Amino acid sequence: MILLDGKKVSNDIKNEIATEVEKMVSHQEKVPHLAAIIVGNDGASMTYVNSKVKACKRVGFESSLVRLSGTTSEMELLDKIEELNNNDDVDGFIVQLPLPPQIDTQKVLMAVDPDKDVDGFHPTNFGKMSLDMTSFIPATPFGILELLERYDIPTKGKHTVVIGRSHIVGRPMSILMGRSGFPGNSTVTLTHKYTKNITQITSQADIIIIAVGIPHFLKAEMIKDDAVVIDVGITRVPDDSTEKGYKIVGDVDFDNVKKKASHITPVPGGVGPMTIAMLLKNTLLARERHRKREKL
Ligand SMILES: Nc1nc(=O)c2c([nH]1)NC[C@@H]1CN(c3ccc(C(=O)N[C@@H](CCC(=O)O)C(=O)O)cc3)C=[N+]21
Repeated sequence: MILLDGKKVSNDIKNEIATEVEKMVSHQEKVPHLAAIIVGNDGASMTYVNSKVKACKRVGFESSLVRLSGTTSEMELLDKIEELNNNDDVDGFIVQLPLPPQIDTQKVLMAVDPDKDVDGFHPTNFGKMSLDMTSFIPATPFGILELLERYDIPTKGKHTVVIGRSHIVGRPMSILMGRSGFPGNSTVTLTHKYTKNITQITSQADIIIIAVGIPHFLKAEMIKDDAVVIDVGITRVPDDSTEKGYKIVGDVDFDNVKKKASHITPVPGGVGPMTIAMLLKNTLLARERHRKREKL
């Protein structure tokens, strides 16, 4: 079994990005600037946003964090987005999800300028991705492609089963794995909570990508020998024996599945760190397009 070490690969990517930033600095060019808007103070969301800010520092990006209270109105948030859209110093920004219930997420994501949408959540980017046009690819799926590529995992003609159809992970992943090129050219099955007999499907998969948020959902009995298993789950469960009082568990019954899989991502240290690295990568791409005044 080969562990797909997202932590290591994300460090490699961050080093590559840092080298690019050093070149920009030596040419006296503006460095990439990533902004993040966070509404409310959900613990997990704060952790992610803070690690994004930290990652920016690490590679030499400029970053800014816009913190809005949990009672912020949709209009106030839309105003803030408009401000970032018009701020020429900001190359890319994200609106951290989930948003509080008084805010219509779809409306908010539609308000982000597609040329600054480094999350790749705007319908324009999603549509372009689906049509093989240049676009921002959502960071988590982008990170999974990068892991498959850097570990030389064959995808052509393979059967990829995606579990979970979220707009952020499962749905885009199913599209990306079926596109032409590498990693791609896969035969894709997208499954979800109404899928009948899921084991019958997963046991035929060469590659399984699971993003359902249910700890230990994928059991060893559900996969065939030598399957590649990508675990996108990140559920926090209380654990007093840890310093933070919780531990993070994936969607895969790791201890048993690892005995059967050819490759597997750990949680933590798998897909999560890749997500952050690819957000930085998207911001670097945004800066380059911005500098050349290229529109998507
Ligand atoms: N607009 C928006 N864009 C996102 O990309 C986005 C979002 N909203 N909302 C929440 C999810 C989740 N997400 C993660 C990022 C990093 C880790 C990560 O680094 N995880 C570490 C552990 C981190 C920990 O200790 O909690 C690991 O798996 O090793 C996890 C999850 C980005 N998301």
